[in-house]
Amino acid sequence: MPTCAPIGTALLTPTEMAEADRLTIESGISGWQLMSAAGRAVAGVAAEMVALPGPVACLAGPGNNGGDAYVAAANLREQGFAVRVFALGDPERLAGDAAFARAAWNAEIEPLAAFEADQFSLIIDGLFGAGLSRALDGEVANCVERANACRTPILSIDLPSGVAGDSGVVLGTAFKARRTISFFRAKPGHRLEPGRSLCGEITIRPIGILPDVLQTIRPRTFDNDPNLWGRALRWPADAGHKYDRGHAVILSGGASKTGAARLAANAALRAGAGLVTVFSPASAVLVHAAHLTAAMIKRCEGASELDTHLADERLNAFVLGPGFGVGAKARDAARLILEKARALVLDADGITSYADDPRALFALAREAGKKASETRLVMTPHAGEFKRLFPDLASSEGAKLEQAREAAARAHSIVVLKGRDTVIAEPGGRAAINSTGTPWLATAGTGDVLTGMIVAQLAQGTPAFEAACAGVWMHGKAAEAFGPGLIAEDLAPMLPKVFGDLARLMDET
Ligand SMILES: NC(=O)C1=CN([C@@H]2O[C@H](COP(=O)(O)OP(=O)(O)OC[C@H]3O[C@@H](n4cnc5c(N)ncnc54)[C@H](O)[C@@H]3O)[C@@H](O)[C@H]2O)[C@H](O)CC1
Ligand SMILES: [K+]
Repeated sequence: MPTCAPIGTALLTPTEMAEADRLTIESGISGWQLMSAAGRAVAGVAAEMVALPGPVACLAGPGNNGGDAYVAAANLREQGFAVRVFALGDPERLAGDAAFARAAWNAEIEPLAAFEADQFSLIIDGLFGAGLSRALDGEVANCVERANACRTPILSIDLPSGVAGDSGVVLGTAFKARRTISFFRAKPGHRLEPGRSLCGEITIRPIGILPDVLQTIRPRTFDNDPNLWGRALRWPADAGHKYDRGHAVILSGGASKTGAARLAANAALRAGAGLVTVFSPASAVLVHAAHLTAAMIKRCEGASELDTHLADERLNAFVLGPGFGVGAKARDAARLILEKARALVLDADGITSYADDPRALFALAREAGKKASETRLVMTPHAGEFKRLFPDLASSEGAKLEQAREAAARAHSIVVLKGRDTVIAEPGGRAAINSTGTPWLATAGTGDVLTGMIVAQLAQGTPAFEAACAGVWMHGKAAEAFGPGLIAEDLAPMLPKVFGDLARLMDET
């Protein structure tokens, strides 16, 4: 097995994090050292959140998350804060490092029932972290709800208690933290909703865990950032030709539904495709001609004309779906494109067209992948479209990361499961979670723009997973760059700034 470090910023599940802990301890750094560093880091963030003398409440659970809270409590006391500790369960029953931590606190420990949230300037949540194993209920759920109801800021250790580290799902109920501090690497639950929103501002601190452990753990989930795909992205060569940058094709719907194709076409040009052609039914050619300038237009009435056009092998990446219409015409087009092993971004109507027979699409993607020796299909469903192709997976409540991963394997394709926390998954199991973007992206046509940004990377020869990740990232960055008041047309004009920022980022790394 190769032991090279993973490329990208890894996100570790609680199980992988426990393994990171174990491997570090095995290499000679004690668990107590790790917990001491973690607790001190918690106290450091707490001191940024509240002025002396507090008061600060430390809620300590029955495991090592509670251990971190005891260390933080002792450290804050040393700094002069008034600290009270409230424990869940019998503190005498703590074991291992957490028992050491309790001993270091060496002062009164009150029962959780005595905790009154509104009497404090800060609440430190050390009830459960990576070890959360069931839904919060009874006394604990009650405590969480009382804390959330008052205005006292909450600092969660590792995760807001109640948030599952591997999925971001809430088990029972969960703290709504102002800030969350975690250690070494973030977890999927910090990035996936609703966990992401419940964390507030997230701080990740090193506590002595050795990055080398990642070579053994071989994580499969990553932050969607340029560390993951930046080196795979193609930039125009100094003496390059436009054909070196690929020729993307956007298949347009009929005369009354042409806007979606143009949004995709303009985005594809800005995102770096050398040439972009809109394939249009005869009825819509003039509508496109009235609006498009750099993008070209070609009449394409149906399957036989598409087949003829596909003889030009320079047409290497396609978008099918936005405004296209649902039905046999879309299926014929997808089949012809994939049979020729061209890259295809399938969205909207293109996805829905396979609702009755998703397996037919998956088989086409498998064959195209075999023929090209790389994944050829990128699907960009939102939750509703995802459910049409993967009804069984969609019924597993909230487990978005695993849903996307299984769907990608089943469909032999890259699955971009959209949302605030878009997940991009590949058939081999690698997945990325995106964090760029703003709520203003929830507006008509932004999905069409995304297909254009992805197809541009495919046209330039970037492998499908990296192409999809880069497209999703820059789409969100473009929204951030524009700010409030965004409509779909505003995204592509932001790309020059996004590429400028990306180039600077790449130079720095
Ligand atoms: N490398 C690191 O990141 C380090 C992390 N540290 C901290 O350790 C915790 C994980 O500790 P662990 O003991 O494995 O789990 P927890 O403390 O989160 O909880 C386990 C404890 O809680 C009980 N429990 C679970 N769910 C419930 C529930 N719903 N209701 C009641 N009780 C529940 C379970 O039975 C156990 O008793 C990690 O998050 C970090 O904060 C270390 O400090 C070192 C380095
Ligand atoms: K916690």
